[in-house]
Amino acid sequence: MSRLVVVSNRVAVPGVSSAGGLAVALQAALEETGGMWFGWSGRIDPSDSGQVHEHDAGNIRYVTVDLSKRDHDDYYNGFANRTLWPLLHFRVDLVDYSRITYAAYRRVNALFAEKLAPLLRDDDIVWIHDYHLIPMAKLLRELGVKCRLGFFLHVPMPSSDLLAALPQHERLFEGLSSYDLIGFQTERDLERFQDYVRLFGRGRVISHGVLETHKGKRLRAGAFPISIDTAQIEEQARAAASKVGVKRLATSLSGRELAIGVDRLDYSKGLPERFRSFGRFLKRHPEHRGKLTFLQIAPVSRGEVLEYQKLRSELEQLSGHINGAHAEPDWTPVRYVNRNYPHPTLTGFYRLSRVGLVTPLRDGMNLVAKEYVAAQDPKDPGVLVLSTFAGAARELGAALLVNPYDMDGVADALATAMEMPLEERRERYETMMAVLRENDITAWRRKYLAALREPI
Ligand SMILES: O=P(O)(O)OC[C@H]1O[C@H](O[C@H]2O[C@H](CO)[C@@H](O)[C@H](O)[C@H]2O)[C@H](O)[C@@H](O)[C@@H]1O
Ligand SMILES: O=c1ccn([C@@H]2O[C@H](COP(=O)(O)OP(=O)(O)O)[C@@H](O)[C@H]2O)c(=O)[nH]1
Repeated sequence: MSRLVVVSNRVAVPGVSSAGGLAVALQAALEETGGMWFGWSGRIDPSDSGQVHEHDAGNIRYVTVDLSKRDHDDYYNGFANRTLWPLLHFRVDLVDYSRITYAAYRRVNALFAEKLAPLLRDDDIVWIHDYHLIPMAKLLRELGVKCRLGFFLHVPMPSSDLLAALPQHERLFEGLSSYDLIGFQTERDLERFQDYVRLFGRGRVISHGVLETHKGKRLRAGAFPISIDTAQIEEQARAAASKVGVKRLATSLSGRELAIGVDRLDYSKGLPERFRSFGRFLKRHPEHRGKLTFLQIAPVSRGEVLEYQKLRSELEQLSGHINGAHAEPDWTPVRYVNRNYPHPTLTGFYRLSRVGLVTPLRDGMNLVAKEYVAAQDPKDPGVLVLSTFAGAARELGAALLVNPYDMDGVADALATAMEMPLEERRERYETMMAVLRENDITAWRRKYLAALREPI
C-alpha cells in the first residue's frame, strides 16, 4: 500500500490549537491511514524561513517548516489572505494585489517543494490542499517528483470573469494542470472551473471532469464534498452534557432557548448580517423577545490582516448596539465570545441549542453546519438555519435555507425554528443525518484517493 503524504499550509501540530475546518478534517483523515503531514510549522523564525521540524505522534509523521516574518506577512497574510481569499470568495472589492506578495507566494511554494521533494518516494500518493499551494505540483515536477499529485480546493471557485480580474491569473491557474486530479467541494465549483479552463485557460473540457491543456496534458477534476467524523461527533455530543462548561452554559440560560453561531472571525462568514438579522428578529417577532439568546463564538483569525481587524470592531459595536436596544435586567440577547473551544465542548454547546445559525456570504463547505446536525439529540433535535451560499447547503437541503443578505428572511427563519413542531424537526434531522452518515470524513478521503489512484 502506498504512503499518504498530505501537504497543507495549516497543519494541526499536536498541542497547538487553531480553529479551521481544513485542519480538523485532515487530522481525522490521516489518523485512519497514517502517513506524513507536511506544511507550515505555525512558527515565525526571526532569522529566516526554512528550518524543518520532524515529529511523530501515533501513526502520523509531522514535517513542518518555519517561515520568516517577511515570508509570513507577504505569503500568508498577503497573497494568500489578502489576494486569493477575497477573490475566491467573490469579493473582488477586497482584493489587494501586489507583485511583492505574489513573489513571496511563489518563493514559499518553491521552499516547500524543495524541502518536501527529497522526502518523497515514487509510490507515494501526495495530496496537496488549498489556495496557499496552487503552484506546488509544477515546482515538485521540476524537481523530478514522479508520484501521483492531487489537489483539493477547500474554498469556492468563483466565476471565470472574477478569476480573470487577477493579474497573472493565467500563470497561477495554469499551475493546476500539473496535478493528476483537482478536487472541489461542489459540482458548481467544478463547473465554474471548467468554464475558466475553456474561456481563459487555453484548455479543453473533453468530458465532464476530464480536461486537456493546450499542450495536450490530460487531468481529472471532480466534486468531493468534505465532511465530518459523524459517529465521533454524535458520541462526543452525547457525552458532553456532563462537561463543566456545558453545564454552566445550560444553567446560565435560565430556561431560555439558545441560538448558536460558531465561526472564525472572517468576513466570508456573514457575521454583521447575522447580528443584524438577530436584531431584526427581535423587532419582527416580539412574541419571542426574552425567549431566545444568541451565542456567537468567533475565535480571532488572521488577526494581522486589516479587513479582519475592521470586522472585529464592527462586531463589537453591533453586539453592543443590539444589547443596548433590547436587553432586560435579567436577559442579554447577544453573547459574543472571541475564544476558541475544543470539539468536545463545542458539540455540547451545539446540542443545547435550539437553532444553529450558519449564514456565510460564501463558504467552500462549512463543517460547523454538519457538526451542528450530528451533535443533536435525535429525540429533540434543534433546527439548522443555513445559507444557500455554503457548500454544505447542497447536501443539507432539509435545513431552513436562507439568503444571508435577506435579513428579514433570516429573522423569519429564526421564528420558524422557534415554532417548529417536534415531528418536523425530527424529520429534517433524520434526512440530514442519513446524508452525513453515508458521506462522512472517511468516505470523503476514500472517494478522493480512489479517484487519484485511477489512471487517466
Ligand atoms: O488556516 P487559517 O488561515 O487559520 O484558516 C482556517 C481554514 O480556513 C479555510 O477553511 C476551509 O476549509 C473547510 C474544510 O474544507 C471548509 O469547510 C471551509 O468552507 C473553508 O473555508 C481555509 O480554506 C483553510 O485553508 C484554512 O486552514
Ligand atoms: O472555537 C472553535 C471554533 C471552530 N472550531 C472548528 O473549526 C472548524 C471550522 O470549520 P468550517 O469548515 O466551518 O470553517 P473554516 O473555519 O474552515 O472556514 C470546525 O470543525 C469547528 O468545530 C473549533 O474547533 N473551535
